[in-house]
Amino acid sequence: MNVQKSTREMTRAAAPQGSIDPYYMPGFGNDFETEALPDALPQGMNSPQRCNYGLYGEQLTGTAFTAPSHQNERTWCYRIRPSVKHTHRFEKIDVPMWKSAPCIDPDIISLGQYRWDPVPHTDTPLTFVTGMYTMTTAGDVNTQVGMANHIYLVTASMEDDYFFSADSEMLIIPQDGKLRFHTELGTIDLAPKEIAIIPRGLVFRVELLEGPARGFVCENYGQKFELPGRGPIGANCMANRRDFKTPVAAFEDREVPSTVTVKWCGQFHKTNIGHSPLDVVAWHGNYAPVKYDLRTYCPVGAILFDHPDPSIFTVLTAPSGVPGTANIDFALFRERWMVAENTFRPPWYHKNIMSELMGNIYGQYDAKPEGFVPGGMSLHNMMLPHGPDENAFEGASNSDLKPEKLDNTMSFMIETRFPQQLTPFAATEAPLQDDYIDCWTGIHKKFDGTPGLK
Ligand SMILES: O=C(O)Cc1cc(O)ccc1O
Ligand SMILES: [Fe+2]
Repeated sequence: MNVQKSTREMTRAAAPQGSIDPYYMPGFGNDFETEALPDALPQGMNSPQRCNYGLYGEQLTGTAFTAPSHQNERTWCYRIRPSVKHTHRFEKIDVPMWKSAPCIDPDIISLGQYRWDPVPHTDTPLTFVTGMYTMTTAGDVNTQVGMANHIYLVTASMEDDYFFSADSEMLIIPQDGKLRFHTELGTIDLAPKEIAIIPRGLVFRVELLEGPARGFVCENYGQKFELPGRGPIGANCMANRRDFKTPVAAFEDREVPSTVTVKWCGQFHKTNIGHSPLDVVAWHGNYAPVKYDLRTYCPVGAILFDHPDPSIFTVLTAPSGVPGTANIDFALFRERWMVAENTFRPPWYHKNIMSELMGNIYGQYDAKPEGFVPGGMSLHNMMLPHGPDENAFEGASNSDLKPEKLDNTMSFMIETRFPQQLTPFAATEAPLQDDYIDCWTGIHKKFDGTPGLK
């Protein structure tokens, strides 16, 4: 395993020590304020005639000005140069493996149950941008509807190369290796069993801390991820707001030839500048990157009988405008106790109007004890039946139903109301398991017209 040292630090606020990590602020969607230099943040107003340190004030909006106030998100940045100095005179570039919806190839059959082994690591130098391999797309990036699912393979740091996506917020789910996201609003370290959300429009670069790194990215073209309503579950459990962490302000005052790449309407564009665009010295607001430790997710489930719908495990949901019908639900199947009596405990057989993409972060998934391995993915598209494989069915139908700890398991599901289209990479180059559907071949007829448990 190749271990790289951090190449450079950003200047960030000194903070008191204790059990609270001084480099992150807790809360989901909070209104934060943070400064890397004392008195850099104006108080009581946003636009003083002149800002301290000669900083430029700038607003970044994540919702329309007039979005309802409980959804309204924006952040005020106080920076060394305004962003307009970072992004101008673009040229189009190719980022060949990163696709956007609609990406429909008439020769590819997306209708089916599909499963992939992990896309292997590579020796080719790939950054978080050039190493983005799209597996599926749904909806339309131009109308801000739908999403795309990617695998990233990272073997190289972005040194003086910066990136932002105007198309999407990015949900990042590492599976192997460690990454450091240097963003305009601060620094996020990310390892497996954690996730991060980088908001639309936020500039960042990704440093490889421990590699090679592999993981999953869900690019959300639509309304932002939020926490699901808990309904009668009440004020606690599932994902708790305080476990989401937003970085404190950190900046680079660095004058070297640099590039900024922008993803905009599914195309990539590059501009050359002479300095780092990560120059926000202080900021306040509620539009910010966030990380979350999946080990803090408190699962709620069946404590007497039956198997609830997987929506019980929703960590984040991105609404589509139709109530209860998400553009994207992100659900987590993590370690938990199985205690249900007289119950078939794994997922039941089903056919779902939503399309389900799954990824394995580590361990074994109860409906698929074999074949669905860490780093691997599966797709059960809109209205495509699926469920436990033969072994899982026979095992769960005949097991002694004592309380059992499902340990060594962490998989996730990206569920969307839109059908997912396979990219050419997913259909032909990625390690697709041709024999996946054979996992149901041995399921046989037990019915013989006579009553009784068979
Ligand atoms: O297909 C899957 O394995 C995901 C899933 C899990 C579950 O517990 C119920 C329904 C469902 O789609
Ligand atoms: Fe399913």
